[in-house]
Amino acid sequence: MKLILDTQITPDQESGVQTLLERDGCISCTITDAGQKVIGIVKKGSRKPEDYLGVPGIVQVLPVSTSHKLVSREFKTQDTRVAINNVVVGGDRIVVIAGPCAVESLDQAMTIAKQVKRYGAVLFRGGAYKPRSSPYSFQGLEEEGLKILARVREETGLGVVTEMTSPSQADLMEQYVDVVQIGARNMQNFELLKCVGKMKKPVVLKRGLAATIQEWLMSAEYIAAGGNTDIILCERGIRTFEPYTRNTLDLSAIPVLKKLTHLPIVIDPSHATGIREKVSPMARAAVAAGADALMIEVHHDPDNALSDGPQSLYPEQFGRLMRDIYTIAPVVGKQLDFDYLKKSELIHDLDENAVKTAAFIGEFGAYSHKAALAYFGDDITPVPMKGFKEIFAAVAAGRAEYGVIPLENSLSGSIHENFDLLQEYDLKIIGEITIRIQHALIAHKGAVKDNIKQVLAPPPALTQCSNYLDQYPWMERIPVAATSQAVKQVKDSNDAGFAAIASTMAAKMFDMQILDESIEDDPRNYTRFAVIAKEYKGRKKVAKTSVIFSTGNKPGALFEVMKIFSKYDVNLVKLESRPIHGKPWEYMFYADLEADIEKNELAPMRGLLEEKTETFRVLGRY
Ligand SMILES: O=C(O)C(=O)C[C@]1(C(=O)O)C=C[C@@H](O)C=C1
Repeated sequence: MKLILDTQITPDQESGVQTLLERDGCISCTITDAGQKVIGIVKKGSRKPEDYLGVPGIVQVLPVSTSHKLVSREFKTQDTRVAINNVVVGGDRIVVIAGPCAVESLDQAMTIAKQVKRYGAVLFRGGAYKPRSSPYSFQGLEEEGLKILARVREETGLGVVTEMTSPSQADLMEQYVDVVQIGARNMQNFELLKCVGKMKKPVVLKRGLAATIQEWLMSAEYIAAGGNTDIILCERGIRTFEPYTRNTLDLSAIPVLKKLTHLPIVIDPSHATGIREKVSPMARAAVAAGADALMIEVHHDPDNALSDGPQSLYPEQFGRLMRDIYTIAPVVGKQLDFDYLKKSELIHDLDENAVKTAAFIGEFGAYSHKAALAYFGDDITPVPMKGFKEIFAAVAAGRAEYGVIPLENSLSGSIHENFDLLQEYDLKIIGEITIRIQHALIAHKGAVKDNIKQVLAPPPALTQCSNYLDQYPWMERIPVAATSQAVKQVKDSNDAGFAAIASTMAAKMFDMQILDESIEDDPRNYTRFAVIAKEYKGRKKVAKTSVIFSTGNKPGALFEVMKIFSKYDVNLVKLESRPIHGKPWEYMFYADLEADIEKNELAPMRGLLEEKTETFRVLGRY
């Protein structure tokens, strides 16, 4: 059973509820879910559920029917995000944990940590206490191994994950590591589960070799019941009759768990398959199936590894896998972020009082909101704005640290207004992010397509769905600023004759009905967003430079500029022309170059560009 508290509950009423529960002999846990305070009763007292309804401060009493309570989706509807230093497991960004099976020496751990970090891993794994099938196999460096892990964290900034095999190791774990892992063989070691339930470290709970999903969730419940809800479930393969792989990776556990629990899920394809060449295909499949994180074994010298060498990837193989995941993740609405740690460090380094906000267009639930979350994760607060100009003005005035603006879409083309605003404001592009756009037709509950008179959406979204809309000629297309704003307007109208085009996330946020999903004309519908700020902060590897320039209206002027890029072998990935305000038929050109224009060897190119153009400005290096 769960009790939903009034959003206006007073502190006195709340402590009255707690005293009542204690008096009734209940065991309970309070959380915030979807903006509401909820008390989960895990052990019922003498009172019947309906008797709580008259208690001041309690607005609703709902049953939790599953045997797992605190970790169930019925108890908490929103996904849990487990924060490990600056890394969040369970958000829009895919988290990759990588490292050797066992810590063998400082040199080995440090070498691998630096390599996996370079390829985009954000947490380091390595065993110090190794539960092995044979008592004669390497058992781990124990406390020495934990000290090495702490050194790795100090030098690389990667949070460290290691297995805990006995409650007696709790103090050492608290001292040296960031995440404790409960291994498959210990999934039902209840004393160990109770112990980590009281610890102040996130826990990776591996599924037992022959455990059902229900048994696994009950083990998670043990940890949560102790007070620690920072749990990440790890599928690492189950024992079946199939000998071709070490275990059978149960990827169907992902959608099953997503329904049953709010906890994030990490997939360990290394232990599941036990064979190097099978690891990457299963890792790719795990991301496609909706995993929040991956745990991959990597070793720089697997032939001489002290444990699990045959399933460890070579660092270069790991690098290739990361590139594949980078491409797959947006298809399922997630993001692998190669700059994850740098961005988080930068934001956390900012002065405590600095604004840490990212302005975006529309209401919450807009694609721009999603892009802001995908780029910054939970490090920043997204702030909705009415229009693009307001975003630029807020960033220029320092009211928002960053702005996230769409620049172009693979189906509908460029968002010209933003190119013009880049020209107008003296701001910098500091990053970019591309997300997949999947539209839905959204209306009031009970609405039917035959009666929809008007469809509200921003012009790019209307273009992206034009074939779909052509099927319903009676629906008038009404342009608005953003998709989520369209949903809000439809909602506020209380009229079943209006519909909006927006994401399913927006439909859920506004509690509206989805009439049709995936209505974009082509599933390869991606929008590229730029992240703008007043200035660059921190140092980053620069892959792209955006520039704007004007050439004057004379024959061959643009050709002269293009020749310069060609001479220096610089690839142009975008060229857009925009009219110059107040100068009819004269144009500014916006270009994206696959190069860092500030590199020493490109200094002559920049000199030539400045000479051959009338105006030249670097908009951003990122
Ligand atoms: O309307 C939103 O949700 C936005 O974030 C804006 C916007 C855009 O203007 O391009 C962003 C992505 C989609 O292409 C459709 C709409």
